[in-house]
Amino acid sequence: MATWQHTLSDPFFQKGQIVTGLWNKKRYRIDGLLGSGANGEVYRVTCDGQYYALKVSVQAAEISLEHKILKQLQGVARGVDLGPLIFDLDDVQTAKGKAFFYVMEWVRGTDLDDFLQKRGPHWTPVLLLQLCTYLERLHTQGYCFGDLKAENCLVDEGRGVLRLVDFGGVTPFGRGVKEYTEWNDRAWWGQGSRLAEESYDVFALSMLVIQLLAPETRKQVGQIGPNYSLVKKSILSDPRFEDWRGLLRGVWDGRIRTVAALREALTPLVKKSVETEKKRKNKKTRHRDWTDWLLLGSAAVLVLVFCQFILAK
Ligand SMILES: Nc1ncnc2c1ncn2[C@@H]1O[C@H](COP(=O)(O)OP(=O)(O)OP(=O)(O)O)[C@@H](O)[C@H]1O
Repeated sequence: MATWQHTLSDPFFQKGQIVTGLWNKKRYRIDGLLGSGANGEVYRVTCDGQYYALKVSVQAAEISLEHKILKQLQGVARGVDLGPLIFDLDDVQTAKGKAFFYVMEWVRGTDLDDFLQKRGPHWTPVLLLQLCTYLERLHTQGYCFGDLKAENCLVDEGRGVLRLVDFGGVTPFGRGVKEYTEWNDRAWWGQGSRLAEESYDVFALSMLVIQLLAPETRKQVGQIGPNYSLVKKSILSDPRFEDWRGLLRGVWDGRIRTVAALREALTPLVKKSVETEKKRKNKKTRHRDWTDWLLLGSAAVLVLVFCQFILAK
């Protein structure tokens, strides 16, 4: 589960507080803080016995834009929840003054790196394949995701299904990406512009791979700054990237600029993941536990269904 933060020095709300929207008059009980960032704070709340996530900020424009985009995506993605479902948009009077919030589906999920630590790195291609499917749907709508990073992905452990949260960086193609994170931003690395286009998300996804497989690289870069040739050099000699070099080289030399090309490069890695999981399970001869294998299988089936859905469009 995404860790609940208790360290925010001056949060909008306290646990147990009742928040009432000024216009719609809906009442939400604050259960705890799910996360916070540059644009606001996200709380788990309860309303009429149901759990939701409430995002609050002093920036009215940001909140209403995110709400608009999520609402728009909700309507187009039949059977594929591109973003959290959206329920309410309102203003609230807080101790800090007037604030703005929207209420969305609470995505019950584990952080990407926690999930991979538990299940093993061979799950990485399966999760990325799911991400490709979401991105393709979003791109079809004419939007770039923009702020693609591990912190904006949550995995439903039971089903092995990945969900995206924080659509604050979603930008129409052709404009400048409005919200990004240095590590995933190709302009920061000096590898292209910050123009919202398909290849911007593809680059961010390649940086996500590096972060997931070699988390210490990001920490090192924090000390030395954006040296892309150094990152490439370390990947070429790192055995953890043995299967990934073809894909990463494709992004580096511009052969892979679309999600479709990235998905194609991922396919053999997914096949290998399934084999790894099979072997892992077969080794457990005395105490067989098929849950992981079932999870992997269900995720693969899910991706296949999504792909068929896209191809049928
Ligand atoms: N619908 C949701 N369900 C569960 N957790 C969520 C949901 N939306 C956001 N979160 C959690 O809250 C965190 C912060 O939310 P969000 O990224 O939207 O805020 P932000 O201010 O835009 O952050 P950043 O500056 O990192 O972009 C997320 O990383 C995620 O862990």
